[in-house]
Amino acid sequence: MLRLRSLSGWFGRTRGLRRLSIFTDVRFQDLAIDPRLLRGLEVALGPGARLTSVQQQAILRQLEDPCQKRPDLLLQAHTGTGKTIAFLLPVLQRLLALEADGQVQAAKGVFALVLAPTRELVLQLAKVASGLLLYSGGQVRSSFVAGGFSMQEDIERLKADAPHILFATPWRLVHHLQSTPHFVRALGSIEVFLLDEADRLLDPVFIHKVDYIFRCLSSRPQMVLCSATFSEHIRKFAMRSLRANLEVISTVEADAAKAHLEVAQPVDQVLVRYEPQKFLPVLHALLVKEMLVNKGEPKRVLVIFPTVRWLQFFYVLLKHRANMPGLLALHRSLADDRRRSRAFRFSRGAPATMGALFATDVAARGMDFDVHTVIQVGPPEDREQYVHRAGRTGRLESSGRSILLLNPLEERILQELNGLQLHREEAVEEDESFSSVENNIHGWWEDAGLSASGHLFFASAIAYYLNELGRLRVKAGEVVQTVSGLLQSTGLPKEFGLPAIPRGLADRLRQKDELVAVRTETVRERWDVLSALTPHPSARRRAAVGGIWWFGQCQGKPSASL
Ligand SMILES: Nc1ncnc2c1ncn2[C@@H]1O[C@H](COP(=O)(O)OP(=O)(O)OP(=O)(O)O)[C@@H](O)[C@H]1O
Repeated sequence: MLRLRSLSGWFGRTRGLRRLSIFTDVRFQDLAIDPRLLRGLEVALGPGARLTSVQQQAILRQLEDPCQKRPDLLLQAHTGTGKTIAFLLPVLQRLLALEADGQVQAAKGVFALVLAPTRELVLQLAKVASGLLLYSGGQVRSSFVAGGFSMQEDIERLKADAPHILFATPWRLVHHLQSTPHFVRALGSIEVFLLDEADRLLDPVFIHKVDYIFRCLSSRPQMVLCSATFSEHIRKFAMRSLRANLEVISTVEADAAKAHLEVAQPVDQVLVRYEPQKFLPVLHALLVKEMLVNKGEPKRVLVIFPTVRWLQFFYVLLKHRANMPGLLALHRSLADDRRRSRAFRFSRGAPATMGALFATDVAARGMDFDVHTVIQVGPPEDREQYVHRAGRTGRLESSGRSILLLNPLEERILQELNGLQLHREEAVEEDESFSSVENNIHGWWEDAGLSASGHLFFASAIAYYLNELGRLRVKAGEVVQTVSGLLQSTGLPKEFGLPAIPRGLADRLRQKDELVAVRTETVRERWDVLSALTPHPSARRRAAVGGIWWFGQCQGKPSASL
């Protein structure tokens, strides 16, 4: 009873899904847009394409505005509703207008700078821009700098492209600003500074880099902040830091303070609970079911894992031992070219085949995937992360499913995520084909490579839960029990015991104030797992953004720049 009461708050009261059209009646050809840009739009979106509501509000507003000093802009709309074109088109239109007046010259440097948090997103944005500029005759150009290419490759690309609009990840751009001669000068003429996934770029992981870049600009540009989510904290920070005449364009209803309403409307959001010992059968059953929904028509699935090691272990088991077809992995440890090609294989426009992409959060934001179902393994870090992960499906009014997969340990975290309400809970039956999977993967622990991968998964999952101890409010012993269950879901016999955990991790467990020793037998050695009774406050993303010099006044360039 207690359990039911605590869970009931997770399910939205809405019965059925609201389906409101995101499209307006306005067509791109009705706008005063450069014909070259219109042709690019026609190729990208098809002839006679209508604007989505965020595009109508953002594009019309900016096309109408004749003044040179444009106000800062905060743009918020649901995932998959066309924000990219909403913020790119006005910039490209301005550039083409300047070009028509003979004012755009390569020597003047970059006119617009667009930052995005991941290299995949930077490449995706750069591709959209070059598609729209297809008929500009090379007069207005775009380029990018991002990880995955050498610094020298970046420099050569920039020399060849001489871009007016530059897409970049903050880390790589700062690297160039600090080490590539004349790079700061190339950014001297920036008039528009755009942050895609702005709330992510303003969180503690990126804000120092963004701040550094901002201080390298010689004059204050127009700032455009764009995202599907702006937490109250980030919104207040942006309001304080942007110009007083800031314009806010938001198509997210005021009552959508609840995360499930911030996800695109056609997404069916469900919760699946599992016991750790059933993790693999449940994951397998979900994959089989979700890849074959709609009368056997093949569909694509995105599975988001909490850690790379977790992902890799189950990926190798299912793909290479169980020979499950169509699986691909995408994470930061992949070789650069593979990382690029895998993101592309699941993107919109790529040939449709059945399959599942096992990814970490590198795929959670901004990526324009063509997937029907998103499975989130474990709880999101916050409501915003939930919205972005779920938003990889249900794009542009297409239907989709978002499944949150939780074990009992993780359920407690959800209670912290106020307003995260899902449509319903679903039970998952083991798929009958799992017995053959079980046969195929049996004995994986005797394979040296897989055994090493299993060890790494075990340690990484413990470390992951350990970081969340404050939110979980459990003893470290329960963490070890849960992770052992996950491992045993692969058929690992109990008599084999558990892998040893690395010394550093064991030390972290021991560092807790009150310790209880739990003795466990392992394959290779005996080891002690120490469970802590003291909650560990997880402060990572809650760290205050304040105290950063930012966006206010420009007080010269940082000394580290050239
Ligand atoms: N007016 C339109 N008509 C048809 N298709 C469109 C239109 N605008 C955008 N699209 C397509 O919709 C898809 C989603 O657009 P986009 O990636 O810009 O969404 P988004 O709002 O930025 O999502 P996210 O918040 O996840 O980043 C893309 O494939 C894009 O080409």
